Amino acid sequence: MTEKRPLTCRRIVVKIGTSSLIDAATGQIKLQTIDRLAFTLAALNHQGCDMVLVTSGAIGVGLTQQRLTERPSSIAEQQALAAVGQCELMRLYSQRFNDYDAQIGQLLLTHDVFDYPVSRTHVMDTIDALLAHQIIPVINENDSVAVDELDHRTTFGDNDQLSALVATQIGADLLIVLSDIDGLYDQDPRRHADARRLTTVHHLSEDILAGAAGSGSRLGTGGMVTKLKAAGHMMQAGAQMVLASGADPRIISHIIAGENVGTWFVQKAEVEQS
Ligand SMILES: Nc1ncnc2c1ncn2[C@@H]1O[C@H](COP(=O)(O)OP(=O)(O)O)[C@@H](O)[C@H]1O
Ligand SMILES: N[C@@H](CCC(=O)OP(=O)(O)O)C(=O)O
Repeated sequence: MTEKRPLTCRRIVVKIGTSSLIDAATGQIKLQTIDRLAFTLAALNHQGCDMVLVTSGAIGVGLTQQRLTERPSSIAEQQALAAVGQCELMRLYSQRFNDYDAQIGQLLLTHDVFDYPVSRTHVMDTIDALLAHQIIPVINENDSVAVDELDHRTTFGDNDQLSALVATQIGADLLIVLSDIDGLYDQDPRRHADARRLTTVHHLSEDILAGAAGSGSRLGTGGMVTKLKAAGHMMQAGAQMVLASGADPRIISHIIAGENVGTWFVQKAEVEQS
């Protein structure tokens, strides 16, 4: 069934998680996924949509590069791994986007950028300038720099919330979160075989929050908890979020066409207006 929803292709943020980019069992980078993501974002960019990509994967790609199966425990080792992985991640994106005649620009952000109005304004201006030149901003947390400090918060901790923050700050209409799961379920499907996918969420009820658990894979971090926080942030700002499977990023075109895939987080009023 295809249910049309009110959508315009104006400014869209796409976030892709580590679990969609790297095979947790083999540690292999999913090159076809990166290729299809670049193909889809480039095509939408050519159609005139402002597309922004928030990508995880620096640490996961770093692990693969260094042939490690577990994250090292020390912060310095993890940050070193992110430094290595981020380079390779961007090399892969750069190559693939280039194949589809699209240009990208990298931004590595820390939380304090948003705490200080001057730095926030500069980053937003940079994103606007890139978009004005039809260049796709590719954003990740600056993992090699961000650490938790008592009086100076620099970490987001997860890219779900980073993507929602970026999306609301740049006035995006839609945030698309691509994950290793095809939507929000009433309970964690990895633990409950009878879990049911929810197609639309208008309000983050206690039942929904109670059914959200942490990451189900070796590589993912926030699980559903941080995705719901991101959804809450988007709905509060009057914007929409869709959580969908990142197995084939060409799904983005179906989402933008308003098809009934994944889970849509949208305030009720917006649906009724359509
Ligand atoms: N209620 C729920 N519905 C769907 N997935 C859930 C739920 N609760 C927990 N999860 C888990 O969240 C995982 C996705 O989060 P995560 O592993 O952090 O992925 P990503 O790397 O894409 O951010 C799913 O694979 C699933 O195991
Ligand atoms: N910034 C980190 C990813 C953090 C994160 O939120 O990861 P994920 O849960 O896979 O989206 C990295 O690039 O490895």
